[in-house]
Amino acid sequence: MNKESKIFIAGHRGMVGSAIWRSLSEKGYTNLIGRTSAELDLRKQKAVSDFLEYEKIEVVIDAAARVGGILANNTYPYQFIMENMLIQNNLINGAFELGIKKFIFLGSSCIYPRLASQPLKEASLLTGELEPTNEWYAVAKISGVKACEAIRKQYGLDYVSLMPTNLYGTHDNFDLETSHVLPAMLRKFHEGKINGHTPVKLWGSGTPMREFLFVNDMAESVVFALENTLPDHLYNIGTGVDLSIKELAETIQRTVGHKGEIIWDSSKPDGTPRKLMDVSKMHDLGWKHQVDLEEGVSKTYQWFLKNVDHIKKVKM
Ligand SMILES: NC(=O)c1ccc[n+]([C@@H]2O[C@H](COP(=O)([O-])OP(=O)(O)OC[C@H]3O[C@@H](n4cnc5c(N)ncnc54)[C@H](OP(=O)(O)O)[C@@H]3O)[C@@H](O)[C@H]2O)c1
Ligand SMILES: C[C@@H]1O[C@H](OP(=O)(O)OP(=O)(O)OC[C@H]2O[C@@H](n3cnc4c(=O)[nH]c(N)nc43)[C@H](O)[C@@H]2O)[C@@H](O)[C@H](O)[C@@H]1O
Repeated sequence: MNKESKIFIAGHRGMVGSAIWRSLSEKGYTNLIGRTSAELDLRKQKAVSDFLEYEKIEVVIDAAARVGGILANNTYPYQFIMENMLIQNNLINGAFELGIKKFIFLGSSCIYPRLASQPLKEASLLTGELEPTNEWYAVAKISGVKACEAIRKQYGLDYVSLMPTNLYGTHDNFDLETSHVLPAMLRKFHEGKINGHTPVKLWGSGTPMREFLFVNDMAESVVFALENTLPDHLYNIGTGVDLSIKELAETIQRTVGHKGEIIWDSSKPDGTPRKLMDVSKMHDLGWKHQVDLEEGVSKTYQWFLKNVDHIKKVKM
């Protein structure tokens, strides 16, 4: 990839988009373009097409989406299906119609069936029923994967989909209603600690298994897909290692130094029992994560402490 290529990072202020931006800047890419949702609402088809054409964008990295944890997904199904379809359709079709040759689409591990055999292989797509707490978001993401696959199959363009496992890191959303589990736990244990080690209430049973990837590693996988023409259309991105939500809670409690009790709130959903990624396809091509969970949680907590007064809180 030419370092002067004009690359649009959709969602460049988000957790993933900002990590991609930092990584590409460090590697000497000089022509990165970003727009906030206030500047360019990606749900608006004409605005997106006009922007791509006017800016003469050469590559699109789609890290823009309506994103949230289990409760947000379960509470706002229409926003999760419709906003994501609008954003990705406008970007994918807008790019295709302008002849943009390279497109990197980010989906999610929840595209795979709830009870698919573990670890989840790319070939498990569309072989069974989805997890009900996030099927709306998953259907949108599946349609994005299929649109990119169709363009690749029919027109031979390098449109590729990366399916990240659960991500975390700097610039995450720490709002307790809309966030994912890892930032929620960091905040809850931190607040419990500074309030005198008060009990912390966590959701569900603690038994579901999850895999977590540090956002800088996710960004490196996008750079890898940018700099190489990958031979297939769909790749899982993760560590290939998972742990229970209870074990995650213990790890975060230790990192934060909270000494109080943990209460499990069974009125909140568990979600899918397990979604461990088979990452052998990306490993075979040469990408592998670098940051393990302990190190990533520690880095994220350090960032949280420095930014606690202005952390991101995404409202629906
Ligand atoms: N976080 C995870 O655990 C996880 C796991 C798997 C996959 N992913 C995928 O990774 C990608 C990035 O997620 P993230 O965690 O970085 O999310 P994030 O921090 O919430 O960032 C999403 C970005 O999308 C932008 N956006 C949303 N709606 C928009 C609209 N209508 N118009 C323009 N921009 C819009 C937002 O821009 P503004 O800030 O300007 O409003 C925001 O910066 C998404 O495709 C997501 O599905 C995330
Ligand atoms: C990566 C994303 O994963 C999402 O699924 P999913 O891992 O269940 O989403 P999370 O919200 O990260 O929740 C993971 C697990 O952590 C439990 N959990 C425990 N305490 C908390 C808490 O305080 N906050 C949160 N949020 N969870 C908590 C939650 O019940 C669930 O079993 C999907 O809904 C999205 O569509 C997307 O795919």
